[in-house]
Amino acid sequence: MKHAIALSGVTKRFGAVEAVRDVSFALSPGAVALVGHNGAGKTTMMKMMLGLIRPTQGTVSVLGENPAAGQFQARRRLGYLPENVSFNAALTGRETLAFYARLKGEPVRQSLDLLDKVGLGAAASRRVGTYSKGMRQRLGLAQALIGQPAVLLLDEPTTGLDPALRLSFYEIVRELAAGGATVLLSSHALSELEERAERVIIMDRGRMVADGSLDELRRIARLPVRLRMRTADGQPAAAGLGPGRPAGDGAFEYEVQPERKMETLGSLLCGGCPPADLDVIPPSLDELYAHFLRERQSAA
Ligand SMILES: Nc1ncnc2c1ncn2[C@@H]1O[C@H](COP(=O)(O)OP(=O)(O)OP(=O)(O)O)[C@@H](O)[C@H]1O
Repeated sequence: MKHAIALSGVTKRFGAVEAVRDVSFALSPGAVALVGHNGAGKTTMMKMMLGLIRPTQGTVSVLGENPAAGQFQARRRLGYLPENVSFNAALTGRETLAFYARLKGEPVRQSLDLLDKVGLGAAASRRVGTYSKGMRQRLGLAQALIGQPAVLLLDEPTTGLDPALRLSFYEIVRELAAGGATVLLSSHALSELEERAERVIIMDRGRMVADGSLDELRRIARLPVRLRMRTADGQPAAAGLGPGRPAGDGAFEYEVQPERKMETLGSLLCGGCPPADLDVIPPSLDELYAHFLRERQSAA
């Protein structure tokens, strides 16, 4: 199957700045997170996928076409939510969306349904100048969804959204990905991406330092698993687990190497004094991210 997006040996320089260095990956339908510090090259990669800028070296392909070529037909099947959305403050939400639908050559009436989808139905007749930041962000998302795009590029999409809106945003992403769209979302909000992105690409100063599902990244990183336990007598337990760290509420936390997890759990649960409560906490995306960045820095 042809990949929806493919980058091969892509480098992008702006004068002396190497914003992206020799990056290669291919994306199929599903939700993929692109994470990295400020200036890691995330927006630059999206702009190359959109054909707004050309790679200095390497090739970019989107829906089988070169976005930088003059005749980029796939453009119409692409949705983009830029990092900083800005709209004409004098237009209403409805007028704004109708404007973008016409630009894209899509039926206006169908596109207006998207205002309900992002929860802006009741505010459709209000001028965008009166919208809150979260409402403008949702209007941006509705704009990106016009024409049921096969590829969606969302740059920091949840900035400015409150927790409830973030949830509904990820629900929309899940639906789109399940419907066969390829959704690439860049974000700094690692904890909210956990279990939501099927794949994570970690960038550091223009280079790709990790690429895989959360489970794959955990396997590669081999970071310890945390066992948070409470014993019946409230004492730190379990011989062979080390001293443990108080974790609040009478619980203690122990770190265990992933390959020893099952054996340790077995002896804890089947031993003479099983814990009263036990949580197994795998390394978070935050921890994996810090690990891969550290590894790259020590290799540099
Ligand atoms: N048009 C440009 N001219 C010069 N340098 C640029 C240009 N666009 C981006 N850069 C530089 O390229 C690097 C990568 O920038 P980019 O915006 O892609 O990072 P990012 O990962 O999206 O960062 P953020 O999380 O802050 O949005 C930065 O050092 C940036 O200053």
